[in-house]
Amino acid sequence: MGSCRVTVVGAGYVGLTSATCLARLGHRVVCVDNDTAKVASLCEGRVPFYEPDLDKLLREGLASERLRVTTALPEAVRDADLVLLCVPTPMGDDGGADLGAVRTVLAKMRTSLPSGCVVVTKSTVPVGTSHRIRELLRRPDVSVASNPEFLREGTAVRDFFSPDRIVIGVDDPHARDRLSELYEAIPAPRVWTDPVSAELTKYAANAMLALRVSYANVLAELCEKVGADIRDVIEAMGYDERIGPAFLRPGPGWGGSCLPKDAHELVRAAASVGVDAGMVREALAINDRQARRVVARTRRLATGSADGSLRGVRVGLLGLAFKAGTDDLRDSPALTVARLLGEDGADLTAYDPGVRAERADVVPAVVVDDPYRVAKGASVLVVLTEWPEFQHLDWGRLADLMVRPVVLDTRNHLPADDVRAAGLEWHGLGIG
Ligand SMILES: NC(=O)C1=CN([C@@H]2O[C@H](COP(=O)(O)OP(=O)(O)OC[C@H]3O[C@@H](n4cnc5c(N)ncnc54)[C@H](O)[C@@H]3O)[C@@H](O)[C@H]2O)C=CC1
Ligand SMILES: O=C(O)[C@H]1O[C@H](OP(=O)(O)OP(=O)(O)OC[C@H]2O[C@@H](n3ccc(=O)[nH]c3=O)[C@H](O)[C@@H]2O)[C@H](O)[C@@H](O)[C@@H]1O
Repeated sequence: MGSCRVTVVGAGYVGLTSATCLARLGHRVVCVDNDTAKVASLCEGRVPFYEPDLDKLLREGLASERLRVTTALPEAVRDADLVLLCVPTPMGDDGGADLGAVRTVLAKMRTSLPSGCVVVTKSTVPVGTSHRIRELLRRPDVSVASNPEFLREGTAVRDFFSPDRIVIGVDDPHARDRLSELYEAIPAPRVWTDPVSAELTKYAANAMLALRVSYANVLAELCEKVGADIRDVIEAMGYDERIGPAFLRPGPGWGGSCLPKDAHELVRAAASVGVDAGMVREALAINDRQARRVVARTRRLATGSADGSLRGVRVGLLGLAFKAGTDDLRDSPALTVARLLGEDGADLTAYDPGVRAERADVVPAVVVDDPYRVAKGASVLVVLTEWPEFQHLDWGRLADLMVRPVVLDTRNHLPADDVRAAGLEWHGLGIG
């Protein structure tokens, strides 16, 4: 059983997952957030966002008293052996990461940190931030470490307990001992390194994933032009152990709260030291183009012409989240596609199993709670998120409700033969 006293700052996907999982491992954890409504909900055992298994772990942690949730910073750090920073680092105006929340937290807790405590960044922070944190803290009796997080939304708890690796950047033995103890129970390869290398690893990994998906999207475009089938091309490539099958599925673009912002930050950071990360810039450009490509295909399918007008044409959207298994809409390519279709005058209705209510603040479409309502009067249905339930829809019923029974499946996710057999015209991406 773990025996560290841990304070986690930020109760989002990374912070709440870390806090609840570390409590499960036996550590005594205080989780702090400055969002009072969120903390109130968490204290009652309710997670205000969707992430599998988190509710259960939260309730278990609270009941065992190994987990406490509070808004009280700096009190929450007074007895901590380790403080894990899990606050947001969104994209700032210059494309780089905005460290405002990190700075605020450091300023609040600086004088309250106990001597010997280790401040650990789990948030994704620009290369060199550990040095900067040390300067801001001005506490030589406190250690600073980098421990980037690699979990994915939708599988956060599983990823926490069974990560591919744990990367820890430290430059003093005390911090190393504390972090060894923290993760003792997790069976995964450890990469012990310096903080700068740990920070860079996070950006390097996310940008690599982005590069792969952009490559798949370019290949899909090429397949359409030459009459090839991307599904076969990817399968055949994936058997090569040097390549592997992961992150090669074409789609409406890669999104979410991290891949885009981290790719931008890598480009910015490289440029600031005279290195041209041109291939990452190109992956970003391909990603922008991808949403526009989906819109162009939609226009052709809905109107029968590449420059037909979408004004007043009803388009049904299946999926809004940036990927299946989450209700997270941050930087979702589905929303980019929706916005572009809306600008062209399309009349948009959308359904997403994770987004049941109207979100007029971010979703430029009427959100309904039934996929069949999306089909009603539509000239084309566009599948934008690969929710498993979409594979089991009643295609005949959908076809009957539509003006033109056409589906654009941007994830190549539906059982194409069944859909066609039910009388719908099915179009995928990268299938020439
Ligand atoms: N979402 C993900 O899958 C992953 C995110 N990351 C990184 O982890 C960091 C956090 O990301 P998420 O957990 O997604 O963010 P999030 O937005 O879900 O959660 C952040 C939490 O921090 C709280 N917060 C903001 N300012 C605060 C302050 N001054 N004091 C106390 N609490 C404060 C917010 O209220 C929010 O609850 C980011 O740097 C992100 O790049 C890393 C790996 C995976
Ligand atoms: O730093 C982070 O926040 C996290 O970012 C990603 O995790 P996540 O944002 O949850 O989403 P992914 O599963 O990576 O998917 C990202 C985007 O790529 C798209 N994608 C993914 C794979 C693929 O083959 N094709 C494809 O279009 C997804 O639909 C989604 O829009 C990384 O996978 C995590 O390792 C990392 O910790």
